[in-house]
Amino acid sequence: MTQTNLKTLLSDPELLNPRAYIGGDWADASGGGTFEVKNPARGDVIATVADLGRDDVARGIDAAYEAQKSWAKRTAEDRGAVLMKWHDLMVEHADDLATILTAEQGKPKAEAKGEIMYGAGFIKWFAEEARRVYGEIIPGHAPDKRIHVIRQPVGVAAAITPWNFPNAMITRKAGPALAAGCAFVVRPPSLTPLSALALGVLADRAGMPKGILSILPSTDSSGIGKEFCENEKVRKLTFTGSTEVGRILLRQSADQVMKTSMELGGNAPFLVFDDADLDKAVEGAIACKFRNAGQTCVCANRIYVQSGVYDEFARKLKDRVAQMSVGDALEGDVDLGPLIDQDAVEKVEAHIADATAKGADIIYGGSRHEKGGTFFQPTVLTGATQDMAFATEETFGPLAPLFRFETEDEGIQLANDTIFGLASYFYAKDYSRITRVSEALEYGIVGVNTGLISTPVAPFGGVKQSGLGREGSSHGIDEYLEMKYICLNV
Ligand SMILES: NC(=O)C1=CN([C@@H]2O[C@H](COP(=O)(O)OP(=O)(O)OC[C@H]3O[C@@H](n4cnc5c(N)ncnc54)[C@H](OP(=O)(O)O)[C@@H]3O)[C@@H](O)[C@H]2O)C=CC1
Ligand SMILES: O=C(O)[C@H](O)CS(=O)(=O)O
Repeated sequence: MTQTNLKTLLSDPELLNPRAYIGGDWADASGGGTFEVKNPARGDVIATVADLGRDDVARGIDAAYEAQKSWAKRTAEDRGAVLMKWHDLMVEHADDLATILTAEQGKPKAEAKGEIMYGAGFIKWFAEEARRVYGEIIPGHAPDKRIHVIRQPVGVAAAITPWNFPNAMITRKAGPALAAGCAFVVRPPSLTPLSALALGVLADRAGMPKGILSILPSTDSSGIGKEFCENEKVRKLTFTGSTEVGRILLRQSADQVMKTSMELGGNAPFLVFDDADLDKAVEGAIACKFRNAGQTCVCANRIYVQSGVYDEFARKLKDRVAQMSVGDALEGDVDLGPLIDQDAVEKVEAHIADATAKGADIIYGGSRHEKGGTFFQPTVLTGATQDMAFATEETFGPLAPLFRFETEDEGIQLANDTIFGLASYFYAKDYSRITRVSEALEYGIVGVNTGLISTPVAPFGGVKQSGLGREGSSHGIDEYLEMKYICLNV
């Protein structure tokens, strides 16, 4: 097994920090616990990180509660200036941050660098949005009444994030929370905590006031989740991850009637109509399906192709997938890195076995990659049908099942046949069709003639069981604000 000496790969080795960031201080777990972080491409241990208990996390929440009021009293411009400094440091250290991200998560370096810039984009966007938290003056309901409406920070915001975007899923929450005047505590995923801790190093250097930010690694995901939901000093919970865990957190946070944001699972349809530009549709499918080896909640999970272009699209897609390289992104440029763990590999295998047992054909890939470990071949299936597992379950891997449909109405009906509603995509040229289909798809996000929709400037989020609330855009800061109506008797 190749050993990853991560510090030697960094220009600034201080960014690899295994200690917890509690209330602005670097600390070990009070119980002395630690856990190992592995490189999914090689299976070797790249760091041993502080494993916090609920008592340590409670200290971070206490520090946040104490520091938040003075942070909120600072001007929006002042808070924005600290965030912009943090952004600038992320950009300055983007290569190192990308190396750390690839080492712990496995994605190709180009994608990791893209995530770092995407993540920094949220900090910049909300540094600017801080000064646009406007209020209202409403004409009074009586001659002696004046109505003022102001928007104030919720208080302490707690975040739980997933392993597939270890940088951007934190900044997508920390940016608006801190810009609004909240304090922010986050438990990063136990598989990929290093990117989060590196953000803590840079926050320190940016002059983030003590207590305002805590990064709290722990393998006790359930216990820390309960602390976030039960601690009365926490007034906001924001979560990105599976719908299954989102349901647990919603139940737990209900006791405190906590303000929540939920970015949950998806099952994205990708429709190709007979008037589509097939070459562009193939490129869109490649970008959408195989980004992060298919491990994103906005990846195409079901590809529906209208009958008249089905065979040509399948051939083109197969030929394009055959050009994709698979490998260890720390050793060179690759198109696909490893899956995060063996469970992920087994889920892809189960979906392929289920589909072929029900009549699907493998036209490319279909098996673990010869590199072993958690590497998997990019895979294309034809003959997919709605009774197959991936029609209702998210594969979260490099598997592209092609379904056939006849009419526009049938395509829309099949695309909407899911409890999820996060992202959807379609390729067509006819303007009327584009309008009809965009309006008919029951999703929070619709990509038209594009397979990539992620940007800080747009409202990202799902409907149905894909979540609650929006992240990014001017709407994203609303999740961290409370509206107050002041009735003045004059
Ligand atoms: N809508 C969106 O934007 C996104 C959705 N997802 C969805 O998440 C799934 C894949 O990501 P994955 O990380 O496996 O999702 P999980 O929901 O399993 O984990 C997400 C985070 O929640 C933590 N967690 C797990 N169980 C609990 C619990 N009982 N209480 C509190 N926290 C808990 C995990 O901790 P630990 O580290 O210990 O596992 C991790 O940090 C897919 O379904 C994908 O669609 C993923 C990313 C973005
Ligand atoms: O921002 C994105 O591209 C998605 O949020 C990625 S994921 O973490 O939601 O899957």
